Amino acid sequence: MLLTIDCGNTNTVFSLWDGDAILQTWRTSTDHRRTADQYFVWLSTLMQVRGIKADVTSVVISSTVPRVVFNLRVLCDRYFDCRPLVVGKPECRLPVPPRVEEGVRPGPDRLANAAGAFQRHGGHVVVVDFGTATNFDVVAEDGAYIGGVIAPGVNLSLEALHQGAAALPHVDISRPERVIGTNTVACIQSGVFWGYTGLIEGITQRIKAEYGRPMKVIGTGGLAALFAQAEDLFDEIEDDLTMYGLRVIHDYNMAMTI
Ligand SMILES: Nc1ncnc2c1ncn2[C@@H]1O[C@H](COP(=O)(O)OP(=O)(O)O)[C@@H](O)[C@H]1O
Ligand SMILES: CC(C)(COP(=O)(O)O)[C@@H](O)C(=O)NCCC(=O)O
Ligand SMILES: [K+]
Repeated sequence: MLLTIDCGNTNTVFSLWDGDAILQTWRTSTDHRRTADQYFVWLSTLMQVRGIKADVTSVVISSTVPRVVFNLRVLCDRYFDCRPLVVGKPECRLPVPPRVEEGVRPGPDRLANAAGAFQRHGGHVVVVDFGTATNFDVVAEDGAYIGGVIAPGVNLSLEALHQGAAALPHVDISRPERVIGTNTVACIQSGVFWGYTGLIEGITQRIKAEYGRPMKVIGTGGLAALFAQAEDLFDEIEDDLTMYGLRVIHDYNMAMTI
């Protein structure tokens, strides 16, 4: 069985595949101190709950946090008896290499998104990925990641307001009915929700103009669905896009070695 691991700056997500379909997805907070043994106890408990026998034979990892990769490698070696493919490392080949400035190392999550988006949509795509950061990943006609935009994430912005302004509470994001807030919480929710709505609209419009041809806009990450309530921001929402891209990269590497 294939295990795909998407480690972001906030959360680490594990998806277990059965053939072409994701069987289960589990999420834990990202913490570089978590050991291989801790991961395994957690994973095997969740597998047991679902009645899944843990026969993981290959693993592919995307990590935007370099420090966690060490313990994930130990997990693979000790408990799954395999060497993981780590996206961004030289031994992990990509179906199409990114076209960016010399020496730049795009986030592995963005490379996975590009691989997934190309397989599903065939290029000319913008992926809007809501994580710790809000990323826009531009995927060209041939499937190459060619750059994009990194904006502060929604939760990071909310947290920054709370930390930087003595009188502002921590607020959970939601879609406010009105733009003009009549209490502090409503004002903050409006600023962040409608602010990000404008950001997504504005940036995708500018990307399309600069790119110069029609593009598909795909939303992914937990908050994509929330923003889809605002306007017509996305052509599609695909929550599993990063995982799917990891699978594409895994299959490509397997095909190269036989
Ligand atoms: N459905 C959701 N509703 C509210 N907040 C969410 C949801 N999904 C994710 N978040 C929040 O968004 C932030 C980033 O999410 P995540 O996709 O896990 O980031 P990363 O991939 O960078 O680790 C986290 O603070 C998380 O709590
Ligand atoms: C922009 C990111 C921090 C987003 O990571 P995430 O929000 O998923 O944790 C990550 O893709 C990253 O570290 N990128 C490296 C720089 C680049 O992509 O150009
Ligand atoms: K992510």
